[in-house]
Order: sequence, then structure tokens, then C-alpha cells
Amino acid sequence: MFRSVARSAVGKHLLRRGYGTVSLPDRKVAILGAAGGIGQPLALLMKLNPLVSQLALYDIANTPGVAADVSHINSRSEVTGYVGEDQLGQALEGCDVVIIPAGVPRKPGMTRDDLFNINAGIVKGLCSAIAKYCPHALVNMISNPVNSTVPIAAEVFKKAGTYDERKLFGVTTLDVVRAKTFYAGKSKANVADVNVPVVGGHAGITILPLFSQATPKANLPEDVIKALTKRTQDGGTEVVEAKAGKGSATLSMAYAGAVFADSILKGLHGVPDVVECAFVQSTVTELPFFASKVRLGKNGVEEVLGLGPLSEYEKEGLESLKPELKASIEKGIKFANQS
Ligand SMILES: NC(=O)C1=CN([C@@H]2O[C@H](COP(=O)(O)OP(=O)(O)OC[C@H]3O[C@@H](n4cnc5c(N)ncnc54)[C@H](O)[C@@H]3O)[C@@H](O)[C@H]2O)C=CC1
Ligand SMILES: O=C([O-])CC(=O)C(=O)O
Repeated sequence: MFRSVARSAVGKHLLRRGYGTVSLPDRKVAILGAAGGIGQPLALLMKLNPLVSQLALYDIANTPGVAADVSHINSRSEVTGYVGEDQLGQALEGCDVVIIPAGVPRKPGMTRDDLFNINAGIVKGLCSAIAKYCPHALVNMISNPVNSTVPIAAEVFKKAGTYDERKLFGVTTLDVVRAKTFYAGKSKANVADVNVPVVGGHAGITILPLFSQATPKANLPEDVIKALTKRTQDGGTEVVEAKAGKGSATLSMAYAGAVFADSILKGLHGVPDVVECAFVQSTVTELPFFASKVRLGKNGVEEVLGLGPLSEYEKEGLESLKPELKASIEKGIKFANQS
């Protein structure tokens, strides 16, 4: 997964890997919520990423143990654990990338929006600290409801005078990961070769997989496309129900979060043509935030790419998702400005 590091990169560190000697820059990455269900496996995967030189693991509890454990792995980065609000500033100082999986997960019967009351406040507090201690960092928001937490983060940064729309991302990679897996299953394509853009937001019908643009082409019948769409939209709920009260997706999310962070780091590193779907500030539709393909570069978002040609079914899906996504965005903005 992490092999395609550009050989021409500048930097201080020389690493000898299987494919020769490459130089890599110093990059500090923090995970906020690092002792949680997503945070722990994500810490493990980020420890394996050669583009990271310092890995800061922050949580309100239990990070010393997680950090001690992960730090014994013989890979490049230095790992430090930070626990409690007193240490949040140190965790964030000098960060290039901050990944946020802090907050409560769903239980069966809940929607992602049901998490708003608790997670909105958590995200707001963490983003205020980011604005203070690492205002130039790229922020990868995992905490749900992403459709609202990203607008909250944007408002907090605007108030602090640090907002840069190129540097704030709602992580929707798990929707892409699921769409690829489910499509490969039905089309019998090699899953490693499959690509499926997923646009919109990250909750229920706001998740809109564009199977008409999936590659390799498979010409699946309409009823199969509809079933694949529904399964992708309900992927999170499928896991919540299977876990039966013990939380939501953690391992597949850690994988998706690590894939997305790796792309962010590659973009920072100057690797060309790094494209991921993400929920960002957007003019692709009339909504102020929207997930679509994004080209990543040295400052974060280099270009928000358009939707491309949609099938009639996808056009309908796009119109149906807009009211819910709009309301979730507005709820986030209102929360950030009233409290
Ligand atoms: N974007 C996406 O695709 C996905 C998002 N999620 C979301 O990710 C979030 C985390 O999920 P899990 O890791 O399963 O939950 P978890 O409960 O296992 O872990 C959350 C961690 O956050 C920590 N935390 C709480 N308040 C904090 C604060 N103020 N500062 C730092 N850390 C704090 C907790 O101590 C805990 O260790 C949930 O909101 C969940 O809905 C989950 C899966 C996919
Ligand atoms: O469904 C949830 O609550 C967690 C999540 O966002 C996902 O798995 O896509």
C-alpha cells in the first residue's frame, strides 16, 4: 500500500528500503481519539507509513499504553502519546496532518445525526486547539456526522482567522472502499483493479456511488446497480447491526483513513496526480460542501473535480440527497456560531 513513494523527493532522512535509497521529508501526523476503536488500528497503519516522521497519539485516556505498544514497531516514525487536554497543545504543535476519529460511535437504531449532540462539541473543541497550535495543518475529519462536523470545523477555523478551504477534508474513503468491494463481487472484476467514485456526503442517501463510471466496465443490470447503491449507502449500518451494540466500523475505517492520509501525504510530498474522493468546500453543486473527486497537492486540495456524466438513476439520487445534506451542513454551521 505504501510502496509508491517518489524517489526524487527532497528531505533530510535517507531510508534504505527494498527498492533502494530514497530521501523523505519530516512530517508530523497527529491522531486525535487515538485510543479508540478506529484510533488504535489507524495508529498502527500510520506507524507503517514511511512518509511520517513523527506520530502523535492523543486521547482523553489510555494513549500512553497505545503509544508504548505502537512505538516498538521498527518503522521510521517516532511515536509519542499525549493524554488529557493539558497535553493537546504539545500533541498538535508542528503538525502537518491531523486525523480526527474522536467521538462516540453509533449503536443499532441510531442515525449518524444522533451522534451530533456529543460529537459536535468534541470536534469544536479539538478544532479550536488546531487553530491555535497548528493552524496550517491539513485536517482529515472522520468523526460523525461528517456532513455536519466538517462545516463545524470550517466555522471554527473561520472565527480563528485560520480557515483555508484547501486544508479541510471529510473522510469518505470508506464509502469508496465499500463500493469497490461490492462492485468487484458482482462484476467478478479483480478488486485491486476496480475504481468507483462516490460523491455527495457521508450518511444514508447522501452517499451516492457513481457505478455508471465504475471501471472495469461491467454493464450490470439496473436492479443490480440499485442493490449495490443501497448496500453502499447502508454499509455503515450493516456493520453497526453486526456488531450489535459494540460500535461501528473500526478496522475497515482505519484502513480507509490510512489510505486517505497516505494520499494526503503523497500530495504534500509532490507526487503528481493523486486523486481521492473527499467531502470538501465545493462549487460542484449549489451546496457549500460536497464530496467528489479531489486532486491533492502540496497545499491540500489542488482542484475539486466535477461529477462527470451521470446516469438517470444517479441524477435522481443527486437531487434526492440535496435537502438532507443541506440541512446537515446548516445544522453544523448554526451550532458552531451559537455556542
Ligand atoms: N467517516 C467515516 O467513514 C467513519 C466515521 N466513524 C466515526 O468515528 C468516530 C469514532 O469511532 P470509534 O473509534 O469507533 O469510537 P470509539 O468510542 O471506539 O473511540 C473514540 C475515541 O475518541 C476519544 N475521545 C472522546 N472525546 C475526545 C476528545 N475530546 N478528545 C480526544 N479524544 C476523544 C474516546 O476516548 C475514544 O478513545 C465516531 O464518531 C464514528 O461514528 C466511524 C466509522 C466510519
Ligand atoms: O455507520 C457508522 O456509524 C460509521 C460510519 O460512518 C461508517 O461505517 O460508514
